[in-house]
Amino acid sequence: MLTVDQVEKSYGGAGRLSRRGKKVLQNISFVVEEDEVLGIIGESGSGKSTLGRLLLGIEKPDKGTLHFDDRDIAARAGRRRISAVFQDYTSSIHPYYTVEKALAEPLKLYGWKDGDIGLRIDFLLRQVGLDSSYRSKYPHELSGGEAQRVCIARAISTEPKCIVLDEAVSSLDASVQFQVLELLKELKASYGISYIFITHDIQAAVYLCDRLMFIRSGQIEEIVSARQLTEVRSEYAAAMLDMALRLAGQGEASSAGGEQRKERIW
Ligand SMILES: Nc1ncnc2c1ncn2[C@@H]1O[C@H](COP(=O)(O)OP(=O)(O)OP(=O)(O)O)[C@@H](O)[C@H]1O
Repeated sequence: MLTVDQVEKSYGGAGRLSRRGKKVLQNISFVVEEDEVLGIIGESGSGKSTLGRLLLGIEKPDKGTLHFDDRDIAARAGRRRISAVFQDYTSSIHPYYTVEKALAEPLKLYGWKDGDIGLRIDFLLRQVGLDSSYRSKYPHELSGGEAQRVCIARAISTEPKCIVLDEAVSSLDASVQFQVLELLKELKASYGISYIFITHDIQAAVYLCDRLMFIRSGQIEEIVSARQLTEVRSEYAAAMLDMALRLAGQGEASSAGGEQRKERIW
């Protein structure tokens, strides 16, 4: 279980042009249960990725605490079972690494023996719908969807209990997005992983998430069940949902994939 309690984060610096003391997150408290998917939704600049970095232990909060299974995420032990998939799949994989090397790296770090790594890589590739011929490919030889599948394979390689997905499907075209969302659902069903799904895309969030957390200017506006969106109370969340509905309506005319997703979501 993930517990975030009264977290604050500011960025500041000494330079004349720096954003001195800019408070990016404040009063952030929430809990994510085992096996739950929480969507984090908000406008650009609202603090979503900053919160993602704090959840991954890449940065530390100025105030407050983040715990995973009662261990402080600021300590290495606390973040051992949390992994990440980012938007920019092209730069997430080292350009000179083959898929095999990219997948072997975390396994070695987590103590897998050389003799077992090959089989594990084949298994992981199968889990994300790729065959072992992908082992020898370099990132530039992969489509966006394939590259993101490799990133997901890497994220699950160390058997995390939680994955932070930061705009992980946003750069993919609609049909590939849908396939990756399906894959994430399947993996969650198989492994019981919880996800923190950071996104602008409310449709994708509703499709994948159990609850949605709307953040605005670094503060939580509202947390709502994805099955009870008609019950949102804050104007901000209602406006974002309304906008997503309109966009879905526009997409309906031009995209069969969008239609399929819209029907299933709303
Ligand atoms: N390292 C940093 N130094 C200074 N300011 C930062 C830093 N990282 C983020 N910020 C600022 O914090 C605010 C929140 O940024 P963040 O990237 O968390 O937002 P976001 O909601 O993820 O936005 P987007 O959806 O556009 O990615 C922004 O105003 C951003 O400029």
